[in-house]
Amino acid sequence: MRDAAFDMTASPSTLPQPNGGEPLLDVRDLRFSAGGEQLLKGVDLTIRKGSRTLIMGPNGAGKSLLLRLMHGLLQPEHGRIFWQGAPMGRQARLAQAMVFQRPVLLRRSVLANLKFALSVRGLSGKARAGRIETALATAGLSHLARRPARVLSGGEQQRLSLVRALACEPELLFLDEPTANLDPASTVAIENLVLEANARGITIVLVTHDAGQAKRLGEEVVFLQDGQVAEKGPAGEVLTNPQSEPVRAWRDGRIYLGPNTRTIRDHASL
Ligand SMILES: Nc1ncnc2c1ncn2[C@@H]1O[C@H](COP(=O)(O)OP(=O)(O)OP(=O)(O)O)[C@@H](O)[C@H]1O
Repeated sequence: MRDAAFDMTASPSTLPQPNGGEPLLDVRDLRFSAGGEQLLKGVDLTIRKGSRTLIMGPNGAGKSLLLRLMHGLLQPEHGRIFWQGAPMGRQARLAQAMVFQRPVLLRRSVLANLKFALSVRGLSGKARAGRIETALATAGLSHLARRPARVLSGGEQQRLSLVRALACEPELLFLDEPTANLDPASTVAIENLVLEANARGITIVLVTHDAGQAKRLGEEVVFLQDGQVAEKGPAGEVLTNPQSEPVRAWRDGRIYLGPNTRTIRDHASL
């Protein structure tokens, strides 16, 4: 591993701070099994305050699972998650928000979706109205405020999901393949909203398969392979000069089938 911040022997409070940022979320030896299969096999990582971390890796590597565990939607079988050095609790979860690949919207209007999310967080009256107005304007959805959310286009629904999450003013935003089903224009719109949110200090953890997106948005990259971290470090290094075989194979467009298996291109060149 490249990064001394991932030293497992250190406790969160004594961890070195990569690039000077404070650790916001620390994951230590996280494991998760289901149906007798170990799906996460001891993941360690540190998310720094204000950073943008991209989680990458092939289908079934455990990316979404890791996100759901970090957001407290699932309980780990083993391992710890620390929020600002203390075990994760309710307050930490309230300081986080998540956007899923398929927008999860209520069968109500755009406006009602925003109202509901903010009411759950205890906001009402002027404060709520102000945030809703900002969210609608930011997403370019002011003219659609009274439309049922579920009849919006895919791109509009995802923009609504994102500004709804941002209206809650989270410290950390998880995004699970937020642009997987979107066209280039909608993808750019989402990426710009993510970058603007990050510029305002919101920490970003985003799962993607898109190499271009990783280059556009990535600051740190964590590459998962078969429930383990194959490699992690600054995006510029991991994406262009990977040290591990799974990431090298991904960069070169080869199919990595495991440590003891020749790749398809290896076979072709024999
Ligand atoms: N709650 C769960 N219970 C049982 N198995 C699960 C659960 N969540 C995920 N899995 C399994 O864990 C493995 C990893 O799933 P996950 O969704 O994290 O993969 P992924 O890396 O996000 O893949 P993709 O890129 O295809 O979305 C899969 O085999 C999946 O079926």
